[in-house]
Amino acid sequence: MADSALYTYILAALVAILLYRWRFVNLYDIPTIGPSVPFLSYIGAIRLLSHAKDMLQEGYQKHKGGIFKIAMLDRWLVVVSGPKLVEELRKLPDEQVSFLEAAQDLVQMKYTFGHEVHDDPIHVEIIRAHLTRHIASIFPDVRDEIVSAFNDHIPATSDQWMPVSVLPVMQNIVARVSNRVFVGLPMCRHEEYLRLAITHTMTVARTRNLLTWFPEPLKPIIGFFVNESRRGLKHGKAYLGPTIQDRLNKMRDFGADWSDKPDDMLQWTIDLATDKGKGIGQIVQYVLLTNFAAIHTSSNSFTQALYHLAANPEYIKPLREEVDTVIKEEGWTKVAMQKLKKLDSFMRESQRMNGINGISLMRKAMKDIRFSNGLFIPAGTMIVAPAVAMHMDDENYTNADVFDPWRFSDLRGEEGEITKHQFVSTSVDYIAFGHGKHACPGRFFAANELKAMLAHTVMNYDVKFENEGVRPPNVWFATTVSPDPTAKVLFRKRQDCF
Ligand code: HEM
Repeated sequence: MADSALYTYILAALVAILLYRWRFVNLYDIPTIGPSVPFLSYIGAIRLLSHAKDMLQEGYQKHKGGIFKIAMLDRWLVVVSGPKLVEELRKLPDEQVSFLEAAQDLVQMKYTFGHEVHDDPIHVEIIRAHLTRHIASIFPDVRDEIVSAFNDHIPATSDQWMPVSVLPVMQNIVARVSNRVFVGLPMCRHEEYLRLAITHTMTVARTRNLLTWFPEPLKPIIGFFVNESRRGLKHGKAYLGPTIQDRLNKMRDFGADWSDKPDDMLQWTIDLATDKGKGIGQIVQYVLLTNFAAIHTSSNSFTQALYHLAANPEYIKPLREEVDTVIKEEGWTKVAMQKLKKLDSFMRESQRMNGINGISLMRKAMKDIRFSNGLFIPAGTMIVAPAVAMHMDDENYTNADVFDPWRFSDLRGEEGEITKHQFVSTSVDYIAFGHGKHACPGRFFAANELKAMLAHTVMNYDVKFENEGVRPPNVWFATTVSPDPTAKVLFRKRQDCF
């Protein structure tokens, strides 16, 4: 009897502490979409898995220009909306809000890619400082791999329509083209390496989902035992290790006299990593992490654009005419890609309507923060912006729910608006690539690659859906957005091609 009274007191004390923290310490003042009371908030978290789009939209409509919160299974997401607050979030320095720590929480980077990679993300520097600057010189390789990969994966003829499962095929093509640049030939065509590059994302997601259920102090132990991505590292080392070792040997033997030293992404990574005393395992992790950031983002983005094209084949002709004119003048070059204004607009408009995630600008508050509207956000909170709701707001885009392929190329004609509306440009209203200091560093490479792929598609194929004119709806899982993974597009080799 005494025991049960003791347990009742302990339970009552715990509930009181929880209610006190909920009311006075946590994010009580921030309005909630779904229940906010402890435990009941899990109802909202579970609803988020299948209704994130509606919940983010509801929050945006009720609190536009303000802040609201949504429960996830392991944390609250605090959503800031409207240009003023997005700009404030963008401007906050890394000491106050950290992209890296947000990524750690959302991807569990320390366990899925390793502490060294998390603590020293040199791949970002390599993408910014080397990859982006070399786009013109690597473009011939990108083009060569696009032609070869499309021929292998979409061998359509001109006399009949070939059904193609677009998303998996585009994952393969994007993986191959990107890896032509990341690790070069012959590895970019190695089937098992490509399978690893594509599936590693899923492996990371599985490890991350599992770790979510454990409290922070247990994560290193659980991470050690259940971390599937270690197997990815083992396989990655088996594929890339011998090439890396060979290059390390030559660096040691020839030093500055190594006359035919490769000038490619793998070598930039090796150079910077060895300068910092890192080994083969970490070099492989950087390559895997770059693939993780590049492949699913880019293949989703391309598939979305292709679905718009297949649902509206009347857009093929104007795109084809533009590509034809520009390529005759410039050949298949980076300069040509810059001149493809309609095609650029098509990609940007597709990504406006179908980004890779319903939220963007993910940041973790490292210190207590007070926004200009007076709202207080305690250290440790995850802050995001509602990308899809903002992109679909009529105040930001006229007839925002209508796919208008030339929306941005028309705007580019206006005085002083030349660069603002390009595929790669970010703003407080366009956050598909994030915005500010941590905006996607790979977007310049991605834009060139994806535009070259779309240009190749319109120059070589006719496309349509079997169910003509009907675009399959996007699939949401929690806040992630994907094109229908099962949809097929019919491809036919262009009859007036040669
Ligand atoms: C259409 C394709 C892509 C989309 C939609 C996309 C989107 C994004 C977004 C939304 C972010 C977070 C930005 C923020 O929160 O402010 C990001 C970050 C990042 N992306 Fe991309 N991305 C794409 C392609 C790529 C490619 C091809 C690469 C590599 C070559 C890449 C590498 C990265 C990296 C390394 C980061 C982290 C940046 C940092 O730590 O500061 N992305 N991307």
